[in-house]
This record gives sequence, structure tokens and C-alpha cells, in this order.
Amino acid sequence: MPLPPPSLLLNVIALGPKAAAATRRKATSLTLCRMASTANFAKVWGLKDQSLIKTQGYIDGKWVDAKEGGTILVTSEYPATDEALGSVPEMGLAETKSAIAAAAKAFETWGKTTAKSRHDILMKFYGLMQEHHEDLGKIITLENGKTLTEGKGENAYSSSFIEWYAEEAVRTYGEHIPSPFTNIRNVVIKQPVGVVRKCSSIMTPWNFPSAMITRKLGAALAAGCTTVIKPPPETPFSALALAELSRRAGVPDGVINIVTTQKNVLEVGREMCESKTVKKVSFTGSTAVAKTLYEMSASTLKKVSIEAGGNAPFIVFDDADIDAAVEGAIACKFRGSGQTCVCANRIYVQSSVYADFASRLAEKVSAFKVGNGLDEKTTHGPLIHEKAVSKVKRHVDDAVSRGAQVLVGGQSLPSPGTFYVPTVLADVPAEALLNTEETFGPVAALTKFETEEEVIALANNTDVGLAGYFYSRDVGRVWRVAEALEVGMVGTNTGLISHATIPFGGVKESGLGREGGHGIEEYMNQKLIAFGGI
Ligand SMILES: NC(=O)c1ccc[n+]([C@@H]2O[C@H](COP(=O)([O-])OP(=O)(O)OC[C@H]3O[C@@H](n4cnc5c(N)ncnc54)[C@H](O)[C@@H]3O)[C@@H](O)[C@H]2O)c1
Ligand SMILES: O=CCCC(=O)O
Repeated sequence: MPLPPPSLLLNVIALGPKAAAATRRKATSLTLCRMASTANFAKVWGLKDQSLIKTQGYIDGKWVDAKEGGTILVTSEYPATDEALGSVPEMGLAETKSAIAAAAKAFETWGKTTAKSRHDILMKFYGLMQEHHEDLGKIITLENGKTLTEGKGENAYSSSFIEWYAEEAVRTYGEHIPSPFTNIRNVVIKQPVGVVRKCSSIMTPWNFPSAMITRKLGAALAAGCTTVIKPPPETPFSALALAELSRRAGVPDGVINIVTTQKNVLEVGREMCESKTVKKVSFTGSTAVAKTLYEMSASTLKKVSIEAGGNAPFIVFDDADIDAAVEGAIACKFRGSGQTCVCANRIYVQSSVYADFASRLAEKVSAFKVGNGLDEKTTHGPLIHEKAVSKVKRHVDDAVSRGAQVLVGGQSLPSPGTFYVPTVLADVPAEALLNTEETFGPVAALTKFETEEEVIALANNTDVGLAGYFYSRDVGRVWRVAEALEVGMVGTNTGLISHATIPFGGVKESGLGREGGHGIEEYMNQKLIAFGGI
């Protein structure tokens, strides 16, 4: 089948009038928003419960400003319009130390609570996240830019981690191990990481402002750990709203602490990794930052969990259901406008179905409606910031300079600089940046292959290994390829794999440990008690 007609090649979808008008208002609103109080901020964005918006850090159960330089603020912006949303304090080493001290003190009581009482508090927290679904979804959309459907979808996903770990809290069973000696009995119990005056630290990215926190926080709280959270500067408000709801749910003072920072991230990160009081570091973000934090955590040999970058292959074999493969590719590649760690990054299609798959995918992508995520008609929102758009541009330009063809999209939109048109590229060479680096944007890069052996070698030819996907109806091939892909998670005949119940995580340079599923284990130590003298 021939490739799509030229009419589809440059399908620019205009921003809605709302976004354009908002951009013109930018200068005025920047000034206004800087002056806005918490109440004004919530009014501007129309939340039902405006007290969910907090503009201070959260330490030892109190909303606090930065100790020093308290007026220097991190400003978060709505990516669809570039409008300032509000500010949070630029905290640093002093606040991080205070937060760690508060968490360590709170551990003395929280670490001794019963699993049932932690379950009950977490279920209350979960209930509050459900009750405030609309507001929490909207906060996510405003901070991150994803559509409101996706924002609310994230809140559902995020709250499911709190529910899941509430249920896990009461099932942290130990075991009895038969001894080779007649007078010894071996019993293993599980305890939260650290025994006295200890806590865990959590650092997360902007692409899931809420769910990347709860996937860690739920496990930590259920295990009996206390926490210091450093949210990303782009999306601090979801984290602060979660802290507010946790307080309402009865999570005691000091159990959750939030340090907001942008400029001081290096010193805050170092303290969270090097402090002897912190017994566990859990990070989600890029592989480059993960390596730095891992190295710093080595100084105290901490338990470390890392969920880092991916470069997911998505393979379509010639025996696949092509309609299903196209749907799967769209869900997998364009979720969050391509900004998820498990998004397909490289799409390999077997030669006999290549043209057919390419033309069907291009047709569907050309129908996307890009714009302000608050507009119901919008199917895909902006990228997080202009830097992200520059990376996508660089990758597309590189592929085109190496001979790739633009089937749809292939350019950014001028204003406010955060939009990249969903793009499909054909004949992307193996050595193009789109295939060798994580693009983190709305670009489907198609590459043709001939044999199963060849595509497995291509798919595994990367230092990272988070997720991988393939479509085939041959059961033998399904087993062979699933076993051969060097990734932590495989989707066969599906483009969506994420859920609270599954072990989420990668191999190679994509990370260490698993979240969701039995992820509570990452926040617990096993302790052997050998009973002698029997
Ligand atoms: N594997 C996963 O589950 C998963 C999930 C989401 C995102 N990611 C990855 O995250 C990346 C995108 O997110 P990003 O751009 O925000 O990543 P990033 O690594 O730049 O930042 C992640 C977080 O780390 C903080 N940070 C940066 N330098 C730090 C330091 N020295 N000390 C302490 N904290 C520091 C940032 O402020 C942010 O809060 C992608 O590579 C994506 O694949 C992975
Ligand atoms: O971006 C990474 C997380 C995505 C997910 O949990 O599905």
C-alpha cells in the first residue's frame, strides 16, 4: 500500500482561540498572579475547594516559607498559555534538614502504629482523593498541560496507589524457615526501613505530578516509614494538595514533609541522599540525574529505588491485527503527548505491513486536536516547556536530515512555544537520535524491519530497558519475543500496561527496584530472629 498523500504531510492543527487570547494576556496575568494570594489563585482557576492550593512548603505539619530568602519564589506556569499559576518558596539546605528531622521524629510513633491503623488512614486519604477528583485532576492539568481527561485519569491512577498500598499494609507477612538444627527456630519479620529516628526521601518528575508521588508515598506510609518529598519545580501544587488531603485524612505531623525548590536542587538532593538519618532514597526521573543520586547515596549505603528513563520499542509483526496495533501505538506513543517513560519511542514495523500500518497511523494522528487541555475538544495538550519542544525539534530535524519522511506534523507551533504538532515519521534510520535517545514528545518514528531476529537485536540495542511492546498473533512468537526483550515490562497486543497492581520498573539503566505490585517490600527490611535454647 502506498504511503499517505501529501495532504496529510503537514497537518497543522491550530490552537484554540482561548489559548491564543490567554497568550496575549500573558504579561498582565504574570504580574497579577505574582500578587495573587492563595484564594485569588484558586478563584482564577476555578477550583471547588480552593484550600487545596497551598503556596508554602509543608514541614512537621505546618505550612512554611523558606527560612532564608523567603521572598524568592519558584513560579509554576500553565504550559498551554504560559500564564503564571502561582509560586512556592525556594527552600534549601536548612529546610531540608528541618524536614528530615521532623520526619525522623515522627517515625518514632508512626513506625510503631499497627498496620490496620495505617490501612485505615490510607483508605481515608484515598477517599478524599476520590472526593476531590475534579479539583485534583484540574490542578494536574494546569501544572502539566495534559488534557483534563488525562488529568482526571491521573488522579484516578494516583489514588489507586494509595488504595493498593492500604491493602498491602495489612499483608506484610513474615515467614518461618525450618532450621537444620533441632534446637533453633528461624522466624523472619518485616520492619520499615530504619529502626530509630529514620525516614525516606522521595524525588519525582513533572510528567505525572501526582501519581509518581503516590506510587512511592503509598508504599512508604503503608510500610510505616515517614517521608521528605521534593516535587519538581514545574509541578509543586499537586504534591502540596496531596499533603493537605493527607493531613485531613489523619496522617500525623511530620510523617509527610514537602520541600519545594528549583535553584537549590543540588544541595537539597545531596542532603536527601547523604544524610545518615535518611535510610531510603526513591527517585523517578532521568537516567542522568538517577546516576548522580545513586552515587551520592553510596556514601551511606542506602536502600535506593530508581525509576529512570526508557526508550521503548514497539514492534508490529506481519501476523499482527493491524487495526489493534494502530490503536495500541496511538495509546502508547501519544499518552501525555509522548511524555511518559513507557511511551513507545521506536516503532518497528515488518516490511510487508509497513506501508499499511504507516498510512493508518498517519490518518489517525492527523485527526488529533491539539490545544488547551481545559478545552473539551482538545485531544492532546502541549509539552511541559519550550526546552522539551527544542529537544523534539532537534530529534525530528536530525531524522529528516538522515532521510526520514514526514507523514504528519513535523513542526512546532509559534505561540506560546510549548506545542509540537503530533508527528509521524517514516523510514527513520536506526542511528537517528529518535531511535538512540528518549525523545519524550509526540513523535512516532517508524522503521522497517525484515526478520524477528533482526528486530530483537534492534530493540535491545540500547543502554536502557523500561518497557517494550509488540503485536503478534502467533503464540510461539509471543513467548519468544517477550522473553527476549531486555526490558522490565512487556506489553503484548496492548499499548497500555500501567496499573497499581503490577511490578513497575526497568532493567539496565532504566532503574532499580519495582513500584506498585509488591513495591511495599522496597520500604521494608527483613529481620531474622533465630530462637535458640529450645
Ligand atoms: N521509570 C519511571 O517510572 C519514570 C517515570 C516518569 C518519568 N521518568 C523519566 O523522567 C524523565 C523526565 O523527567 P524530568 O525531566 O523531570 O527528569 P529529571 O531527572 O530532570 O528530574 C526529576 C526530578 O529530579 C529533580 N532533580 C534534578 N536534579 C537533581 C539533583 N541533583 N538532586 C535532586 N533532585 C534532582 C528534579 O527537580 C525533578 O524533581 C524522563 O527521562 C522519564 O523517562 C521515569
Ligand atoms: O512516566 C512514567 C510513568 C508512567 C506510568 O506509570 O504509566
